[in-house]
Amino acid sequence: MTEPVITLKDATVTVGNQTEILKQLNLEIYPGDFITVLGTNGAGKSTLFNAISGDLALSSGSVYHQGKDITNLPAVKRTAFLARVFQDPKMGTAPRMTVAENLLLAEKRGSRRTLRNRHLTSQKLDFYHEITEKMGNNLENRLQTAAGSLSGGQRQALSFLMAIQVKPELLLLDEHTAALDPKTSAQLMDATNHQVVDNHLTALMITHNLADALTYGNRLIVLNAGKIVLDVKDQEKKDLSEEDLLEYFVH
Ligand SMILES: Nc1ncnc2c1ncn2[C@@H]1O[C@H](COP(=O)(O)OP(=O)(O)OP(=O)(O)O)[C@@H](O)[C@H]1O
Repeated sequence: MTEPVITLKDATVTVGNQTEILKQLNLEIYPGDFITVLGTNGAGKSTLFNAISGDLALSSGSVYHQGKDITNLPAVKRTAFLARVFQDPKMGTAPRMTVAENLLLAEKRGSRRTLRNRHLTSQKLDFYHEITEKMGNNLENRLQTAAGSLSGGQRQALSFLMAIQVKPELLLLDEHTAALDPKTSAQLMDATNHQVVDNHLTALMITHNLADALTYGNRLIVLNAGKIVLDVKDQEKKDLSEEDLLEYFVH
């Protein structure tokens, strides 16, 4: 049987005076899963991502990577196999470096980020042109522009490309289109979907957009009060409507 990329077993995160913000959560993420993650504000979606990335320690329970216990593995070591894109376009890119330099920097995910001994050859620039063009928002014509001068949509597209430059075993998309205007958001969502499908990526995507959660991915989970209250895939997911989903949004 295929081994899950990541397994959470009875994962519990407790903060402050014993408030459980993730409650004995069980989740198996299989290779090729594209899981959309829904839930009300405060349901625990970002906490779930932080538990997977190692940014928040579990109070009890375990995290496994390819069957190996990584519960105590620090976040920095987990970047060897996972990448994350955040909501804020300012995160994930170096603002004073050009788009091409940022892409060059991303070529060695998991190791020290430095440009020493790495050079922008014409082959690399051609390759960057090719990959940025696929994002469909003119990023390919801004390779020599400082990342800080890009539009929000272009900067998120760059963050996304940097996250997948070295194919991660798991990609965490943390509302990565939420800070963009509706048209730009839809455009980036479409490009994201193509990239995930074409590159056979395994991904989790937090969204508050019910239509996106239903349209994209093969699997959908809903979190409520630190627990998964719905986990559906394939045909069962396709059969869901927005009205069905709203029933799981209980405060
Ligand atoms: N480090 C922390 N310390 C204390 N409380 C926290 C911490 N991280 C999260 N929380 C609380 O845990 C709950 C879950 O937060 P989380 O950010 O995971 O929710 P979310 O589903 O991502 O919400 P949103 O949709 O608003 O981003 C919230 O009540 C939040 O205030």
